[in-house]
Amino acid sequence: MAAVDDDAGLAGASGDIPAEAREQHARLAEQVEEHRFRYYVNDAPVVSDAEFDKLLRRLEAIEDEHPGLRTPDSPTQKVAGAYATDFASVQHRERMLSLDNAFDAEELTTWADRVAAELGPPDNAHSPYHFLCELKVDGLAVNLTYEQGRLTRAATRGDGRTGEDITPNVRTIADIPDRLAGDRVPELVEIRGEVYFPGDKFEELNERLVEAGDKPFANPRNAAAGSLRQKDPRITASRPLRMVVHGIGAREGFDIDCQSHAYDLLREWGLPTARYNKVVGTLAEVSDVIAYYGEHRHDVEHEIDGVVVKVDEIPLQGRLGSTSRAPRWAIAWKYPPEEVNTKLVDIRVGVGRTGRVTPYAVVEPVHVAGSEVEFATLHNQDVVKKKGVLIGDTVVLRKAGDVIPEILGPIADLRDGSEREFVMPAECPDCGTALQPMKEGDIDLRCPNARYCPAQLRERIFYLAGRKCLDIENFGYVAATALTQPLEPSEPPLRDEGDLFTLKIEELLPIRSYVLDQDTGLPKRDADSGEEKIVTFFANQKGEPKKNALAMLDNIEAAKERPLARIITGLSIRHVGPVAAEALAREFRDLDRIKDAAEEELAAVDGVGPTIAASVKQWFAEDWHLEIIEKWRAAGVKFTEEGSDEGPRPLEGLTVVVTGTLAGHTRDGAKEALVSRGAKVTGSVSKKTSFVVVGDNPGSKYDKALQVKVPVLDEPGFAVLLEQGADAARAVAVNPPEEEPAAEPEPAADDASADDADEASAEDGKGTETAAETA
Ligand SMILES: NC(=O)c1ccc[n+]([C@@H]2O[C@H](COP(=O)([O-])OP(=O)(O)OC[C@H]3O[C@@H](n4cnc5c(N)ncnc54)[C@H](O)[C@@H]3O)[C@@H](O)[C@H]2O)c1
Ligand SMILES: [Zn+2]
Repeated sequence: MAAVDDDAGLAGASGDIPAEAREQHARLAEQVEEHRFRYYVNDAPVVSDAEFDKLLRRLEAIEDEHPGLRTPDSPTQKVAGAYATDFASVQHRERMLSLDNAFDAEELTTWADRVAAELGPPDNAHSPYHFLCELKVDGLAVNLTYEQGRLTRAATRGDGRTGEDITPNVRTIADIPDRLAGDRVPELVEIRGEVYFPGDKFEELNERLVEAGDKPFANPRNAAAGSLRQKDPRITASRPLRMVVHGIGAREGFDIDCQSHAYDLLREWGLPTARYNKVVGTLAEVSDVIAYYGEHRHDVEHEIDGVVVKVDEIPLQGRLGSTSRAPRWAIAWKYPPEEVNTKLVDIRVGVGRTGRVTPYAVVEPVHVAGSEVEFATLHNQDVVKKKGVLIGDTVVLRKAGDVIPEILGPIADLRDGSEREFVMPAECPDCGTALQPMKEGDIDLRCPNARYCPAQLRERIFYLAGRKCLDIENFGYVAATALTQPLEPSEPPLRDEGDLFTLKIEELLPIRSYVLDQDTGLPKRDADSGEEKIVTFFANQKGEPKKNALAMLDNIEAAKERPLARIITGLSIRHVGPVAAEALAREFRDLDRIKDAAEEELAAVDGVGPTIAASVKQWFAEDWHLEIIEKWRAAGVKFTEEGSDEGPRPLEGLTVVVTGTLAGHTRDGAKEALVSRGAKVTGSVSKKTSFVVVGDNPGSKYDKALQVKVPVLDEPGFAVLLEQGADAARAVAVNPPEEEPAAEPEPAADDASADDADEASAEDGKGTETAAETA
């Protein structure tokens, strides 16, 4: 954050700086300039922002040690750079500055202390002040000049004094008015704001570019800059650019006391102001806002990379002043980066439990958003093509929140010709069967050998034993592998799921098997010898049963009593996830009745529908599936919902949404508790929702609940609902704290139905859900 004041002396005794430091400084400065050129002029950076920031900070560190190197033309002292480009240059009436950054609480406090040293504490009696918190929109800065209410000029930031004239391009942006509205328009005003590319339109743009043989953009920020800085404004017009204002430059003919009040005025004039700004009185409240949007970073319509904190009072902004590159009255809190650059080492395919074959990316391991990532999803071969990535590319990898890591795009400028295209294999990598689409026209390819393909069986068994289905303890991925594809004996104990409930300990003891990596399905290797690991998983060295093996068998025995919905889920019927299984179990209460039901009858069930109904019918049409059921029945598995016909249904007629983490329930457990009492559990909040149950770290559904005024229950309130019913719960429902930042996020995807609607994406993809778990 060290920056030289405009008015500070810059002479600097340079004589005693060691040549080594001088050279290192020069080298770094050159790199920084080159990256800036690629970023600001070509709109195609080759390093991630985090890497760039690191270089800049290294430069600052050298300058801290040798202040003589901190000359006015050092990259640390400038607002980006002035480059000759295809655009005419324009002078800004008032300088456009960059922002100093805070990467942790200490740096934020340092900034606030410096403000307080000048102005006193925020609540001082003489001239109290406030902090205006704004989202830091990740786009590019523009300066709009309005004279007598008409847009006369639009420019990029450039070096802060001189920018590029992009007036015709900016005129194509629908958010930006050509004329200010109302009859109180000023003689002159420079409006500063951020032009951004909406995240949800980014993929589509890159697809179009790749199809046309053009280079895709590495991320939405570069897409915004590249789309705006087009010589032909018609191209800009074809891009869905948006803008949000975040400041004022020169002005004549009106006065304002606070920046937050200025926005009210700008809104009246028809300018797109932010919906998320918040004025607070203390640094602690600033931290709350930062924490809130750290959690809700993806609930807003644009990418954000931080929160900008500003002293709200304009006269005090003036008193604090600016350095050569940034105002002292503002600071940008930066969230940890979610994008990194890494090498795409390979693209492999995995076979999921429903036979879907999905390509996934193997990347050079990188640390991002709190974890190490080695794999990223690529969905299907079309996605690989549309993203335009080649094996060997340096790629931008993104991991946002809990979302599965994905590849945004290649850095085409770094190609050296050694990269190669991915070719989708024609045969199943695990059983050699020719791959085919499920039905004509499907993009996804499947291995049709559902019964015997070892990969499919292994994945199905693993899923069946897992948390969403039979929930069998001591039965994880290694056990699933050992039981379905042992090295010895040659015949596996499980040829399909039919034998699960009749497994005997004698069958388990001789098993030797590989330990497979869950992400890749490939054998793990011993770290020292490099050899493939082989284990006898169920027997000790004397050939006696291990405790785990016996416990596993006991747990399998206990699983015969699982609720019907869990058993249905475990059958791996396409499109039937836990929610659809729950609906079927609730309606029919007996597996045989589901088997015998007509397709229309199935489709009529709330939460089922025609796709699922057809899929259920198809599943029961396979003889070997019926054999599984008969074997399970013979082993004593219960296929009926016990006593539920007569059971009281005190919550009948209620619709409940559960969001966030509850201490006393798993998400599935909470749903079961509600459903067994007759309530309907859905994934999205509307006016018709009876209650929203909110645990820790709730998502946007919480905000939605507040917005549409649905009663919100915390965990104790949830207990009241379960134990005493709806009226008692309504009495204890909590109302929103008024001071919650006024977010109005878009409604999130309906996660309850996502389970079922797209079984392929989450439950089936190799290297997708597993990458998310390990990452
Ligand atoms: N990857 C690369 O090669 C490369 C090269 C150069 C710069 N960069 C990246 O660009 C950024 C540095 O650029 P910078 O100098 O523009 O600084 P900055 O992005 O850190 O902060 C200043 C900018 O924030 C923007 N902004 C967004 N929301 C705002 C708000 N509510 N109020 C005020 N301003 C707001 C403004 O446009 C302002 O110019 C860094 O993230 C850096 O990593 C990357
Ligand atoms: Zn196969």
